[in-house]
Amino acid sequence: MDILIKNGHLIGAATVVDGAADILVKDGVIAEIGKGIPEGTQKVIDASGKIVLPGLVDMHVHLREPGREDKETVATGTKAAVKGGVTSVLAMPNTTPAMDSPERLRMLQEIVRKTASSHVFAAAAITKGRAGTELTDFAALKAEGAVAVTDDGSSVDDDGLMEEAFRLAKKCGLLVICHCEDKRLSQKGVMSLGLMSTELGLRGIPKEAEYRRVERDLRLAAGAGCPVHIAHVSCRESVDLIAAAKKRGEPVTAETAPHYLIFTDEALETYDPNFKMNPPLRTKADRDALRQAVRDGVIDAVASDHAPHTESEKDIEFDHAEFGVTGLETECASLVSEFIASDQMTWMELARLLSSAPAKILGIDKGRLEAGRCADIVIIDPAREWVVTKAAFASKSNNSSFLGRRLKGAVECTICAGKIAYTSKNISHKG
Ligand SMILES: NC(=O)N[C@@H](CC(=O)O)C(=O)O
Ligand SMILES: [Zn+2]
Ligand SMILES: [Zn+2]
Repeated sequence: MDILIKNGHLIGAATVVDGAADILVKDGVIAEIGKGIPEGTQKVIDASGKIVLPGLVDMHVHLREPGREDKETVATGTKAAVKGGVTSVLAMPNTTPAMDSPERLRMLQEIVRKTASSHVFAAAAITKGRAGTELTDFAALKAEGAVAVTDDGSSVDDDGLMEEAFRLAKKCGLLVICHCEDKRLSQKGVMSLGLMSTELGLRGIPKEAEYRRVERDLRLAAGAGCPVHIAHVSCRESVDLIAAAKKRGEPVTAETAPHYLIFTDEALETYDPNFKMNPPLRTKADRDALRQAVRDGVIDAVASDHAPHTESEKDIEFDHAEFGVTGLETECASLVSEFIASDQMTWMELARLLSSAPAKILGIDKGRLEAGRCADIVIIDPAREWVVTKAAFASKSNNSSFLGRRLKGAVECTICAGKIAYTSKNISHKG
């Protein structure tokens, strides 16, 4: 079915168009971008007053399948994605079993082919079983379609093994994504170490657990000349290390998540496990440093680190709750509410952080509205407000930091590979 999106305010289009313009989608591809494209037999979507962006690319998503289908599946996770305007996700390999062999990647791709509503790119594990002792076969994983390697959920402790991983990744042309955590320092901590953890009587995780590992991984990556991407940056010291590495011209990129840009450890006052994640929420000074790093380009991308957990793992005493929060359905709206609505961010910047930058980091052909490209498009009402409720989630899990919050900026329609993957009731379709 062909689709004509009429009169939207286009952001991130290859051809510069002033004011409202149209996009014609044909056979899954963007056929034409311009003004006054005549209506024919296509389905027509009225996007007047709406923002039209390239489909969002979320480079840090836990889909949980195979193994933990009680938390999320490829089907539900990608439904959540398109509901949040995300048309491409990078699936993290900490599934059960871990994505550590070509056979397992093939199995995932088969599930994706049968059940996914969005594009799914795969990250494979650095070590077998993510156990940190034996490297996986990078060349074979790359040949099977993996776009990155990471042991996300943990860090490879062995310096020598990690050095070898960077050397091999460089040789194979694979991006290494680093979850930076020294478990000897984070130990049994449940929130950031500081005034708040003392006040609340909770075990703290020192920032050193993160930034010392950032320092090591940057050093080893530079030694191998291998591109490295630092996942979920949460503190100022990590920002400073990444800034310095970039200044030296090293191939370094970094992401943070909306929760680190919006909340601080003060959110833990109520002992709400929906603010418990790894790395933990830090202080206002860290949050402000992250905001500045996003503005300066030291942090390249924003990703959700969508980490679904069941109610029985999350809706329990803080100490025992799992680490992680969902984010696919709120990431765009949370940034719109927090930054665009207050003129601290432009739509162009949002499109870069949530779409073109992650696409570029992953080396995938996404993140731009251009004739001839796969039609991945999201239509957003910048003014519509909505309240985050459990009932409305497409995700199987409800562990969102934004529950009960009113957000501004609503995804009205998501087109993935030329098909309408999600639409709200608030946008008019004809034909
Ligand atoms: N971020 C989290 O708190 N949890 C993630 C793991 C991870 O991203 O390190 C998970 O898989 O649940
Ligand atoms: Zn992680
Ligand atoms: Zn993660």
